[in-house]
Amino acid sequence: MSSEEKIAVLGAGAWGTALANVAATGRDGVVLWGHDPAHIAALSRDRENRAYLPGLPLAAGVAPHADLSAVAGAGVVLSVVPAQAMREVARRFRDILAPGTAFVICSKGIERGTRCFMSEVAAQELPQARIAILSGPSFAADVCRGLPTAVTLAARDEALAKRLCETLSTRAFRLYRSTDVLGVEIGGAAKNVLAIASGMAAGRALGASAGAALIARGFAELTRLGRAYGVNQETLMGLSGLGDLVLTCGSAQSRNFALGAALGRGEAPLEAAHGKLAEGAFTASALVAMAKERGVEMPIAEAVDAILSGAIGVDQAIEALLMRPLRAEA
Ligand SMILES: NC(=O)C1=CN([C@@H]2O[C@H](COP(=O)(O)OP(=O)(O)OC[C@H]3O[C@@H](n4cnc5c(N)ncnc54)[C@H](OP(=O)(O)O)[C@@H]3O)[C@@H](O)[C@H]2O)C=CC1
Ligand SMILES: O=C(CO)COP(=O)(O)O
Repeated sequence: MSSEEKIAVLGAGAWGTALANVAATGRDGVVLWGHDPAHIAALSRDRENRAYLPGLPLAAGVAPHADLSAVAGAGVVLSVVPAQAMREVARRFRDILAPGTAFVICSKGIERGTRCFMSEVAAQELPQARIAILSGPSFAADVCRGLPTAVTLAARDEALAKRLCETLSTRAFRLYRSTDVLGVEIGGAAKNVLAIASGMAAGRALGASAGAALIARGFAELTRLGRAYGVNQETLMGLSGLGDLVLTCGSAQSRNFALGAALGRGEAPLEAAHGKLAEGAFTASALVAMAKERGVEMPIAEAVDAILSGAIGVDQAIEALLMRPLRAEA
């Protein structure tokens, strides 16, 4: 993969725009595809994503497009649409992507209904693609501002992961490679659900000690789930697991945390997201069902799911968590 290789980004929201800017570091012709022609026209005119990243300029090398055909010929495609839209979008590009195209999933979530991980959705819809996943602590606005961070890029084929890391890394956006695709996906999907719980604790003013305890017990849940799926412990301890959990559970900049905080303050589940994408709200029920199927205890994730579905209130959930039988820490 050379710097001349064409890169396309699917999804013109906050993260898609930030990643297109990263890809356009020292490179021209990065296609930023979005499904809404009016939004793409505004992006081209303003050279700024005013809807999702106001005040941050689009890099000169980014070319916004609403036509599927603009993505043809790309050797690397970053998929950055909401997790629940991944299948539909991948299907739309089935006849556009060439065999061997690297399809890098940058969404964090599990498909409801099918309970598929994003890599499974992509493999089903794009059998010709080589699947990779990019995940880790990275707020779109931080990355767009050029603030430094490090994330994980995983592909089963290590040579592919290495080449993608070399292609997409910049000075401020450091990619570490892995072959543990599922381990990376589990971290990204679960941390969003757990961040809603952390937000709730903040919204209920439970204090910094409760916040730290929730991160540690949330990480224990994430680790148990990962173990049940046979993923590497190092992956869960790394950027896409613990790293992203700490970021998302500790910052009101996170939309998942903000949703939880609104719930904690007493807002109703259907209104608390305030129109923003909080992936954990869509993933919670699938995550809890998958854990139950495998006999994995995830009481914090279960509490989030029960609150979001309206089955219990925040105070009831806190009471239930505090009254759980005492047990060994592991
Ligand atoms: N924002 C961040 O800091 C980070 C986000 N992520 C992950 O990236 C993914 C995308 O998040 P983010 O960019 O922040 O979300 P945003 O809400 O900012 O943007 C989502 C974009 O996807 C578009 N979209 C929605 N449905 C479809 C569809 N069916 N087909 C095509 N496009 C669609 C939206 O268009 P419209 O405006 O028309 O709805 C919008 O442009 C999520 O899984 C998130 O967890 C990962 C790391 C960091
Ligand atoms: O995944 C993210 C940071 O790594 C973004 O988190 P939110 O989707 O909660 O804003």
